[in-house]
Amino acid sequence: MRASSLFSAAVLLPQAFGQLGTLAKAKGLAYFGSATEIGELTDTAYKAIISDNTEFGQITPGNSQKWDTTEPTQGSFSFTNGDVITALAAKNSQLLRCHTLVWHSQLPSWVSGGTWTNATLTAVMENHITKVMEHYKGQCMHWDVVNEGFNDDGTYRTSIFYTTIGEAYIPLAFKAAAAADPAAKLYYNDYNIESSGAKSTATQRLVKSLKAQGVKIDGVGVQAHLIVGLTPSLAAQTANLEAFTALGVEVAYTELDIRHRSVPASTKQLATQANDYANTFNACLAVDACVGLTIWDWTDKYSWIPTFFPGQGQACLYNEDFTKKPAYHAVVNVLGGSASATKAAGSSYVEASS
Ligand SMILES: O[C@@H]1[C@@H](O)[C@H](O[C@@H]2CO[C@@H](O[C@@H]3CO[C@@H](O[C@@H]4CO[C@@H](O)[C@H](O)[C@H]4O)[C@H](O)[C@H]3O)[C@H](O)[C@H]2O)OC[C@H]1O
Repeated sequence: MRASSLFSAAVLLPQAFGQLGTLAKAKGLAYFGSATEIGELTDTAYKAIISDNTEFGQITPGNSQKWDTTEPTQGSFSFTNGDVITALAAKNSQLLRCHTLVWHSQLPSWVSGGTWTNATLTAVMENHITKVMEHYKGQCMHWDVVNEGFNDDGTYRTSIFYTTIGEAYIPLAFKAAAAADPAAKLYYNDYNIESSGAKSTATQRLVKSLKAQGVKIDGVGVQAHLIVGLTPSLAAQTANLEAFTALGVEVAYTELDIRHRSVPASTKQLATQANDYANTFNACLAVDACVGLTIWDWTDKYSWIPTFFPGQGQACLYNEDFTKKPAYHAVVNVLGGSASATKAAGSSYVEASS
């Protein structure tokens, strides 16, 4: 059991009672946080809530540190957008998860459509990692070094990196990352690794292989873009996290959202979603080396889901109008708070009827 979970949050932190970030820390997690992006920060009501470090003790830039933003043309780096998010974290004393260095998606065409040899693409990849990490050196608690390297069947995903460099692109990326910012924790991050299966097994193989080669890897990021009613059980999620931590790495839920496959959701579906969120939080709390959870934005107003999965949505803890869902209250409960105290302490936030 985590040492700090022996104490009640109500006893330790009465003034912040009911706030998710504060409650998560009182339960022994390093953080609870959310993705955010610069466009959203022009919404003053949104900005006030994401800036509340008792609610969100950590933030992740949803897009601003991706390759197409940071190195849109070869050798020409732009940190303008990412710096807005890192400055927000610093101003609000929030931890920062940095996302992401090597990914098949959101690549500029000069990378994805370039003509490369193993040597030239390796040099380009290493230079990208080095320059981006050096810029943010000392600011990133975690870096998602490689994102989504596997297919669901556990084979390597075809990407410009895999087809040009082969499996070696992953250890090469982690080595470059370790050299660029030795203090940052280095993560492999993927989806559909929330329970056992071919992709989770492949990820475990990767961790073992990196460790056997003496390559630094500190954590596995379990994205957890889940579906209401189809999320793995608490036991399945816990066993899966433990399979990773048994290999000597920490784990984190890095992009949690739980979407309804059709919207608007019924009262019953919202209750199922609340139960699903509770299971994932409970799984993290059950595993000592599960360090935290990040939701992939906190309000349906800015969720990526409806754009990528048309017809689906309402995946976040807060509704579009910033009222709280049953899932929010379920999370408060799991983290040892109480709904009535949440309402009293969170007076600037409006309650949804559920
Ligand atoms: O503004 C948005 C960003 O928010 C967005 O961020 C990425 C979202 O998630 C990560 O990549 C996606 C993970 O989910 C995959 O689909 C899964 C397919 O299998 C299903 O079972 C599962 O439920 C789904 O989640 C997507 O294909 C991936 O793209 C990625 O790490 C984030 O950076 O990126 C696009 C921006 O426009």
